[in-house]
Amino acid sequence: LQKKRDTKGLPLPPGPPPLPFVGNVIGVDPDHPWLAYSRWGAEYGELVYTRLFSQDIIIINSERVAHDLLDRRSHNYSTRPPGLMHVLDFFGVEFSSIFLPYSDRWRLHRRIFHQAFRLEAAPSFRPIQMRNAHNLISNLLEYPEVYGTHFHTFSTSVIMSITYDYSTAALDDPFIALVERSLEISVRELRPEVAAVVGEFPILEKLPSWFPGASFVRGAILQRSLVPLIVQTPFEHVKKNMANEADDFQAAGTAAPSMVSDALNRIPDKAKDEEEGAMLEKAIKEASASGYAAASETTTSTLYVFLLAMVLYPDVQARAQAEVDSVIGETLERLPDWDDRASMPYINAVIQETLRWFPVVPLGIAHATSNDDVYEGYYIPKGATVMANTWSMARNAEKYPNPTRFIPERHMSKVASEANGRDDISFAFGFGRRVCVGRYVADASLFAAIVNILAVFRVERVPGWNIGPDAEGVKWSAGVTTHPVFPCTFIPRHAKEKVSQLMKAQS
Ligand code: HEM
Repeated sequence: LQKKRDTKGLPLPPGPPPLPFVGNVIGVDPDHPWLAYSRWGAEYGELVYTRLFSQDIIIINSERVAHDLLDRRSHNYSTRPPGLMHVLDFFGVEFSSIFLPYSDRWRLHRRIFHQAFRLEAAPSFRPIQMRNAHNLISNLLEYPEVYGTHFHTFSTSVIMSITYDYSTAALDDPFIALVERSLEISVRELRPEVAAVVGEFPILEKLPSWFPGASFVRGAILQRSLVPLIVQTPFEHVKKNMANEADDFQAAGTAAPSMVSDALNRIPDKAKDEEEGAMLEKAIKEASASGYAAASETTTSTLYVFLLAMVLYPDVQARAQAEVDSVIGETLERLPDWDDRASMPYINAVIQETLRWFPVVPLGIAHATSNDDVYEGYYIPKGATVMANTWSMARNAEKYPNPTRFIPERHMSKVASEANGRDDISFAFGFGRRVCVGRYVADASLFAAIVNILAVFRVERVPGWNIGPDAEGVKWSAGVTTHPVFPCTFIPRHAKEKVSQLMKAQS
């Protein structure tokens, strides 16, 4: 079953010897494949070829090669694996901007995002981000043991407000619960590895949902029932608001601008009643629904990594808190605000190091080649899945000595007071034409959450939880995004009433 093809007499990039039929599936932990890919990187080099069943997979293990191929040759490396499209269809999310093939449809989605999330537009969302960071603090003060749920609520509420001007409840919002359920399925199943397996064994899709091991089918059935709700409900909410009508979520006349209302307002009047208008409206609806998938899990997971670092590195936490206190007063004269960021170089370094230490999208989102290519003497086939192994880029010991250690100081000489353009850890947000469109918004959300957590809490390890500074032995969730799962204690540094009063005063 080995594929026969014309490699023009050139070798494929080096990699582990494929086993007939199963490719290299053996030896790869399916929940954390980046670990095996990184080991292969150490053995075979910056560019590794492997095969999963009949799918060609190219793994890029260095920033140098990622820039050469994904940035400089982006015309050939900007589509997504075709096999993944099939899985998306099965799950009813073929419209997702994140996975669309490189096409006019994708360009239109990207334009809609770019208008709202570009560097110059990002500051307009700051009040939303700060308000939600305050809700996060209130929730942590009240129920610290379920901190992960509060991280989710924070990330999802921010993106829902920005996208739809949709105000969720500060705690236990039923719509957020629906979104989380849907994202959980997407994160677990929408991976190139899953696509390769389903491509090889289409029968998997035909299994009855009661069949033992048919969780893939059950996930798809549930996802197909959730998606229409998640796509339609908030979009209709915006349209009602624009028509100045009340709905279940907002009174008439209280609408604020949002990505969706701005994009709908930009549809030219002459196109509104025509086919073009309908096409634009559909693209806006689909892009906006893709936004929370892209924004929620990633931001949440990064906050988990930040928390892990603070628990394992009390000295870093103390230095970060000393910096925050030096700006807002040791006795909490006020809560932090945006203007403080320029005076907080260490906090900025902590954010950079959080994104580096454990990249939460360790293999990026898979790119794919549109045509055959040749790179440094190696043949790269058309249709190959191309994964940027950001995990191994983050562990480049030449660029980051002692890479497994959380050392914010390593960014101090380069850190700008605000993220701008390409920087030290840009690999965490991907490459080329598919690079993350939400990175400036993400950066601001991380600042708002992190600076407020540091101002209000000291976080400590739970007694008996014996994990060392490399975080070796910590459990990580599985999927396209990953985060550590661990217990932790939140100790308020100031009286609850005082924090609440300050929040009210600053709202
Ligand atoms: C810490 C938070 C975040 C991280 C680490 C992150 C990371 C990434 C990565 C690695 C990619 C894949 C890039 C590639 O294909 O090379 C991506 C794509 C994307 N991100 Fe983010 N992201 C974050 C937050 C956000 C936010 C807040 C949004 C807001 C909407 C967003 C929207 C998107 C979209 C729409 C794409 C798909 C782009 C495309 O395929 O053209 N992300 N992100």
